[in-house]
Amino acid sequence: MAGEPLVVCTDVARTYGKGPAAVVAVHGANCVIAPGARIAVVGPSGSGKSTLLHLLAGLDRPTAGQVDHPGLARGPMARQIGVVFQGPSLLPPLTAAENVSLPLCIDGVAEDEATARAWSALEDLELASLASNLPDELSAGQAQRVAVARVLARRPRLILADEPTGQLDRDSARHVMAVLTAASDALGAAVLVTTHDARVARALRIQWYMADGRLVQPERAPREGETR
Ligand SMILES: Nc1ncnc2c1ncn2[C@@H]1O[C@H](COP(=O)(O)OP(=O)(O)OP(=O)(O)O)[C@@H](O)[C@H]1O
Repeated sequence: MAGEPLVVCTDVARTYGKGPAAVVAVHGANCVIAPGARIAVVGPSGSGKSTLLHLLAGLDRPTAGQVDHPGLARGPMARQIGVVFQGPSLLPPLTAAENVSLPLCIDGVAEDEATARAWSALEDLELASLASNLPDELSAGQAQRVAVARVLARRPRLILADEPTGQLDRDSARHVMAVLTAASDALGAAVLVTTHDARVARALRIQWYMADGRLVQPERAPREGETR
């Protein structure tokens, strides 16, 4: 298990609807996510990035082909795969800190430790001063960064982030990407980020492209000293 790919996609397709109204959002995708890999999936709106990310996360089932997670331990995938969703995902009645600590408590982490990990993740994202705010007291960009903190606090082995910089200005986007790559270093986690912004994609070593549901992975020779 250790060292095995976290995700293997084989001829994966996802079609929404049936008959003449059917939309093929992902066509025959083949890809592998190795432990510790850092991948950007770049493509325009509607190209199938979110659909692919949900399939990789096991949140959606392909209509053809197969998605396997050979490198994950048996047990709940949610503890090993952290997903940053594209839209609003914070629980409205809970503060930012409570939104980050709740999944840890559900995982069985003691309340004191869950609170400490939540604060630490919020500090990493420069959100400590907003920890007591409710989601409707946050800007869209701040809420998006709380959602990133919530995933990082859980220390997953695979982080799948759907346009995590979509609501952010350039400096905040750069900061979030730096935090994600630092977390990947610290946790040894693989990171896959979808984005329509080529500048955001350049923060990650591997770039895959989506166009009209087709996943393209350009070949590139590794630079000296690169292992993944
Ligand atoms: N639940 C759904 N039912 C029907 N069609 C859908 C559904 N979700 C997505 N689609 C369609 O599938 C295609 C791919 O959508 P998807 O959201 O995966 O693209 P995306 O690249 O993530 O777009 P964006 O960058 O705008 O989020 C689009 O044509 C979209 O309209």
